[in-house]
Amino acid sequence: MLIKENENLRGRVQQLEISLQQRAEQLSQLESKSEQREWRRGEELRQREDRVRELELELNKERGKEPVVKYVTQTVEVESPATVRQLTKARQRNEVLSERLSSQNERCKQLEEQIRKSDEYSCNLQHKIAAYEREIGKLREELLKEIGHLEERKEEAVKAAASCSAEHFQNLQDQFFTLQKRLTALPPTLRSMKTDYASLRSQVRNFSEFYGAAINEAKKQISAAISEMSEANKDLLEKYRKEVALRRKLHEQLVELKGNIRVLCRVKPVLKEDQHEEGQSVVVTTDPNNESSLTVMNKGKNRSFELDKVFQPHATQEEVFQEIEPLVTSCIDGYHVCIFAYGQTGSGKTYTMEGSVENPGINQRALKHLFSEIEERKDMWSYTVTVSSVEIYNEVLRDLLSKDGEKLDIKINPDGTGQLHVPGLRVIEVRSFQHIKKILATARRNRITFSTQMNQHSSRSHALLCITVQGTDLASGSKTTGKMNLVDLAGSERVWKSGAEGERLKEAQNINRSLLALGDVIQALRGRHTHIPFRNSRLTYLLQDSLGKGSKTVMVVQVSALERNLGETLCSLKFAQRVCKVELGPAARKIESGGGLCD
Ligand SMILES: Nc1ncnc2c1ncn2[C@@H]1O[C@H](COP(=O)(O)OP(=O)(O)OP(=O)(O)O)[C@@H](O)[C@H]1O
Repeated sequence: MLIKENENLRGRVQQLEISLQQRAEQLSQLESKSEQREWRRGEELRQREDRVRELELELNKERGKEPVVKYVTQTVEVESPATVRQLTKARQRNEVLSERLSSQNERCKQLEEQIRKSDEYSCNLQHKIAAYEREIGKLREELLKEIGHLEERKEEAVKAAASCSAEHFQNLQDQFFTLQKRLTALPPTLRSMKTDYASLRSQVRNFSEFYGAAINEAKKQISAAISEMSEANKDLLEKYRKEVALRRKLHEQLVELKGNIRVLCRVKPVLKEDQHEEGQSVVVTTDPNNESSLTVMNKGKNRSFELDKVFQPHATQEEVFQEIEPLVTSCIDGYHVCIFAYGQTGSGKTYTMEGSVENPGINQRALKHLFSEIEERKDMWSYTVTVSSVEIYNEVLRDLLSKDGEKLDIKINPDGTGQLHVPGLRVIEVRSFQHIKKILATARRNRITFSTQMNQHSSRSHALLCITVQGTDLASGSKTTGKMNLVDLAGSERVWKSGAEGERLKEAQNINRSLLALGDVIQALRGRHTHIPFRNSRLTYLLQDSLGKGSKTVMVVQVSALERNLGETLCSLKFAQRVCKVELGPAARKIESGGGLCD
């Protein structure tokens, strides 16, 4: 710090010296200027004095010219006018000269005044120079004092630094000595550590030599045991899978024999848009090794549901259709078939039945399969396929293949067959799969149009696609009539949950009336009642010949895996389990062999 201060002071002294030098230079410049001025003034004064002298001389000369004029004057007075004129001229000239003399005198006075002023000015300058010199002298003294002062402080600082560094040096020396002492003590410890390390290393080497072989042997044994175990596991898993498949097949046969309604369950995958709301934890789990069960976690307890088939959330549209395909074939063979999707709003019913343009659902895949089967059988059978499509909303039936959306009614066919028919319903004969694609698109479009006209009701209406396949055996002439109802039901929410009032309540009650009626029909079928209440709703009435005795029915129950839908999921699964138990009796083929209809 002292050194720094010293440096600062030195800097200041240097600055002062520089400013002193500058001042001295300024002073010398001033001095030389004033000398020049003085010299110029002396010069001017000299010139003027010379001029004054010249003028005085001239004046004296003029004065010295003389009596001739006087004489001439007298002569002129006496003798001639020419002389008088000359005299007047001389007088005039005399006056001019006297004027010039007085002006020269005036000029002389002025010059004398100027000389006096310049003397004063130079005197002032000399005073100023003296004052500057005094100031410089003072500054010089101050500077010398400051320098002396600084020198003193510098010496003091140097002394202090020297004493301090001596102390520091002493400390360092002490530390050095102690370190030296400790260093001399270190080698023995290091030596002992080295010996310890060497002995440990040799122990480790011996250890791996001694026990390496044993460890290798143990490893081999363990890996052999593991591979044996995994082989055994694989065997067991394979056996288990076979067992499950066999059990399923037997179950299916039993279902076929009893005519049970098959219940499939599809768990909707958790989509990105579902993740923004609350209650997004997953409460439904499926078992990849057991395709007929799923577990629901409710209030910390797991509840299992046994169904005919459970699809994993990632199951594809094709995988779902694979389960339905045999029913489509049955329809061509002359059976009455019904496939319906059940579940709460947004659980994926429309996705499963209709699908999207790029990834179609059961409806389109079923019709594609139907036409490819018909193509394969064309040498032995000829078929006529007709379709109709209706929507039931608020217990009102509308034709989805007709633009005007006229209300329709269900009646008993007056032909005496006891069959139902809907007067005014558009029934289209389909010639190819491409044709049916257009028809499906029309139905979808009309459903959207009706929905927009009537307050977005599509998720609160039931949509039915009815396909009739009439076949004629080219050899025997016998005829079959198969029917297939593909139903996308309205959302199965409970009325109280929807919080509906007025029109909405009526609507919700009507949806529920249809679904309740469906439940009652199922209950009655399950209990083998003699009276099945098909007529309690438009839906059950229409499905009468596909849900009744001897029909093949599949229900796809759609569930959401999310916690917020737990209540609805449990309700749907309970309903599905009840449906599982319904026995429609062995399926019956509707075939007409010349004489009449036989089952
Ligand atoms: N398995 C699935 N994979 C991918 N997306 C699905 C799946 N199931 C449903 N979705 C999507 O979830 C949304 C709701 O499905 P969908 O409209 O089929 O439900 P819904 O049960 O018919 O509803 P609503 O009763 O209101 O008609 C749709 O965007 C649909 O594409």
